[in-house]
Amino acid sequence: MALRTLGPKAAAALDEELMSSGAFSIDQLMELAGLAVSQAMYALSPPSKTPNILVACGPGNNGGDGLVAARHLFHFGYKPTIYFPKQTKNELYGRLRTQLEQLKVPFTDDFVGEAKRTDWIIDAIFGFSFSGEVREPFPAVIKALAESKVPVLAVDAPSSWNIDSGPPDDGPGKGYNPDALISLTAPKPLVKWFKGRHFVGGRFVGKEIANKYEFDVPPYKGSDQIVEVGSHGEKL
Ligand SMILES: NC(=O)C1=CN([C@@H]2O[C@H](COP(=O)(O)OP(=O)(O)OC[C@H]3O[C@@H](n4cnc5c(N)ncnc54)[C@H](O)[C@@H]3O)[C@@H](O)[C@H]2O)[C@@H](O)CC1
Ligand SMILES: [K+]
Repeated sequence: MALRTLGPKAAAALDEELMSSGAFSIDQLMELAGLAVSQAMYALSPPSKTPNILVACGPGNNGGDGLVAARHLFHFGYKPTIYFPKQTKNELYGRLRTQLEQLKVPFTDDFVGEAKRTDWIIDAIFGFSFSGEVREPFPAVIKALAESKVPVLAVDAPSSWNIDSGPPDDGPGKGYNPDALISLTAPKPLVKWFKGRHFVGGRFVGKEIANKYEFDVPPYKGSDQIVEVGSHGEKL
């Protein structure tokens, strides 16, 4: 039996509820989501084997998860590099950026060049709020992900995939199939088309909320922030 999926509207409503009646701040949720991303990276390949991680961060909360993950990866012993081309005045992202700068984590403008030199890439460009055609400056980045020989871990969704209907038939994301995915809170419907290693993380909801939104809390073990499941969310 596969874990039930959470569509884009339900995922946005859940976020809203967690941050209103749930009394969470966005910082808290993003910190736990980013920590889970960094643990999935460690489970895939430790820093002794693959020290260099290129983290591609988009303009929304998916990108914020990438910035948090990069900080944890640094403390785990990796050498992260950040690509974060579309920075807004959002105060939270400013603080996440400052935290990385103080650790001397480098930022790059050259995603395509850096993507050839790194050991792993984390795709934190778009999550469950992505829709429509990929807009600038991201088409070249998505194309590089689709063509990458370096393995990719996607955060919540392979960027450019439709959250409900999966991989695009054309455009820069055509043929993009990341090696690994970490679904946050619950897998999204697109996992039906996903083929790689799959983790679930974002351990911050109880059974009551999960029942209300009709998804499952995955079987986390001990103090783990992630659990590995099958490509489509089957329990392993
Ligand atoms: N409840 C959870 O599980 C949590 C999820 N978080 C993360 O938050 C993500 C959702 O964040 P957001 O709602 O901020 O949205 P996203 O980060 O998914 O993307 C929204 C941003 O992408 C841009 N965008 C959308 N479509 C585009 C297109 N076609 N071309 C170019 N740009 C486009 C939007 O203008 C916006 O700036 C999740 O996927 C997850 O990664 C965590 O940070 C917090 C808790
Ligand atoms: K993503």
